[in-house]
Amino acid sequence: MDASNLAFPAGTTIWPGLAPYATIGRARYPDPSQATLMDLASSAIGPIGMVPGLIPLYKIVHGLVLKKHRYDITDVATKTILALGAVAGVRLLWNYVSPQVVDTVTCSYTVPLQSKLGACLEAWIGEHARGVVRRHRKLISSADGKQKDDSQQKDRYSTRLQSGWLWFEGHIFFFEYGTTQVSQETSPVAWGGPPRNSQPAPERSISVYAIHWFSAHALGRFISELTNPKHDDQIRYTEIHTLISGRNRWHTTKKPARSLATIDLDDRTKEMLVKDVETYVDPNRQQWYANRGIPYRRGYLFHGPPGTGKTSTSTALAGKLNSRLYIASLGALKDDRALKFVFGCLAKGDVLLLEDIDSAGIVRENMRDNKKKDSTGIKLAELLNAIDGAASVEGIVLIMTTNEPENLDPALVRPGRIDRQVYFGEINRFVARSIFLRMYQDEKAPGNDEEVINHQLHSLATAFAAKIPENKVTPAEVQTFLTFYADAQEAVDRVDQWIRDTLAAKAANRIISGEVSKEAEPFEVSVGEGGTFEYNSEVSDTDDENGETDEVRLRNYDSGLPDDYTPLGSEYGYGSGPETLSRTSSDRSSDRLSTCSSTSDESGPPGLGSEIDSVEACVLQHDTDIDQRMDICRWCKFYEGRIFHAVFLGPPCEGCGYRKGT
Ligand SMILES: Nc1ncnc2c1ncn2[C@@H]1O[C@H](COP(=O)(O)OP(=O)(O)OP(=O)(O)O)[C@@H](O)[C@H]1O
Repeated sequence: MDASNLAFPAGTTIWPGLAPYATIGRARYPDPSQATLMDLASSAIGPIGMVPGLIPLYKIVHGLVLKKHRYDITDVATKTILALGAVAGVRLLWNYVSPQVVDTVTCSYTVPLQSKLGACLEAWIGEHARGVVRRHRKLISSADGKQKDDSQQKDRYSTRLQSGWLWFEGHIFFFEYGTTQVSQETSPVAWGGPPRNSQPAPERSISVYAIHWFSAHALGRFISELTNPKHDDQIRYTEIHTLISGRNRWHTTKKPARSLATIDLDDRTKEMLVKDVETYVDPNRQQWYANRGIPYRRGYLFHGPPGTGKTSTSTALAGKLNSRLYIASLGALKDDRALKFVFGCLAKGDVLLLEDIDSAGIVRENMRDNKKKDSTGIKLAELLNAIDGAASVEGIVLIMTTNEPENLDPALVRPGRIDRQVYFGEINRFVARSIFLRMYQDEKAPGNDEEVINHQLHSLATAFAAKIPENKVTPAEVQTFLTFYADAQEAVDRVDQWIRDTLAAKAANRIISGEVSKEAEPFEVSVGEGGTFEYNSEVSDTDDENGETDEVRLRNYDSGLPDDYTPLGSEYGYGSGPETLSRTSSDRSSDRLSTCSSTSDESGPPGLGSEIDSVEACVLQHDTDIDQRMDICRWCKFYEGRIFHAVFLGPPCEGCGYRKGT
């Protein structure tokens, strides 16, 4: 090529990129330093430049680069486009032939996660497999029932172990979680077809692959090994996704599946619940629903006071079904988009637990007066739409919990949305006995005959249950009480007192555990004559000479205090003389605790002897303090939602070492 063939003025640098064009004709190559952008753009068209020239805006880019850098990008662009085209072609070809190649080279098993084998496989993977945790794009169903990858929509991701490797007898297998579309025959036209909003959800499955020639037998052995009865009691896990408040994100954990045996619920209710949900997830059931034109979904309302097992039962049910559990508190949802996010993450077989549906402000009034819409931003109509609207997912188990069912709008709990309502309430003696056994039956004293221990434990459980009044305390309360005592006998000894305190607290409508309520101020406990504690609804403060202590006088107290209430300290022989309750001013302003003290006689509590010269009763005001002290200190008493902690001045309390001022 001769540069003089070009119509460029002398001195113009001919860039290497222009060289191929120089032989084609000078007329198409204006001087880059003088030409307009349009001139340069049009120069891009030519036999070689034809390919990139077809790309919109290419001419402009070409002209810009030519003008600025005097470099013709046509050659590079053409080669790049040809390379990309080649890659796309190979990929297309691979997509076409890969199923055949994979089929030829590998063998595989695909197991539905809902099956028993699926559970065993998941347990194995949980224990032994290595793999990659990655963001997983959810597959959703389109209106025509076909699965599609909704890559446009954000928030359709979840994170979990997607695929990985596992070794078995020296063979490597590849596993991959996936979803397979369940073929669903539509119901006859006479039924009007499936319901308008019927959308079969993809079914979760897991596939295990092995190299055909080397590992096919090993894979077969692996699968039969999984079904070996010896793995029946293998630990199973429940994948729990909890919605992070105010965000479209899940916090995911995998916990050993909670057994339904650990749920204390009356047997009939438990049986009914398990049978109902098992019937629903039966593989043939979906077709049954479809044939009858009924949307394939099941909803449960668990209602009752806090701490009665609504959440625990949901977790155990998810474990029983080997399902993923999604937990979202409606109060944590910002708006309709968050609601869509939650429902959009679900696949067939998943359990969705919507907690505290009453707390989200979805109550009747809001339906009547939209202006009253709660700040949580979720409207009843939006929730109903998510549950069974056009975009709802079928095949999930929906559980809603509430403490106040009477506040819910009837539309939310109508049959079809809520199919079963289960009341979780305070316990009866039978349940109390079973909680007691559950808490202590694993404890084995070494060297003792197991049968004898069992017998003793059952007697203790019966004795314990006999002291629990029917339908007055919740399972959580009893369970928490029992956690304070490692020794079953001690729990039985102390339960009377605890029951009295708890009932009195309930009667006074005080918070049972946790912070002292505002109305509880000022401090009301006192040591009266004869060492008995008395309670005063009216308190008058009298500063003493130093202005340091307040006297709390005893007045008519009437708050349901049981007659046989045993005061703190009296059981240790304290407070025999006339005593005056006093509270130091500094304690009063302290946010940590309030104290009152009295001088005692010389007889100390067991183990502390006569070194004790006074006892203090303290009200602890922080949850953390309460928890710590309840765990470690045996000189605590629980009354009306407060912990009274006896402090023995002299040697510190053996249990927690507490002394006033520390
Ligand atoms: N029926 C029960 N069987 C077994 N454990 C229970 C039962 N009820 C409560 N518990 C225990 O009490 C604690 C709280 O229970 P859970 O969270 O299930 O109560 P809840 O009814 O969901 O309470 P809330 O309404 O406040 O959400 C858990 O540790 C749980 O193990």
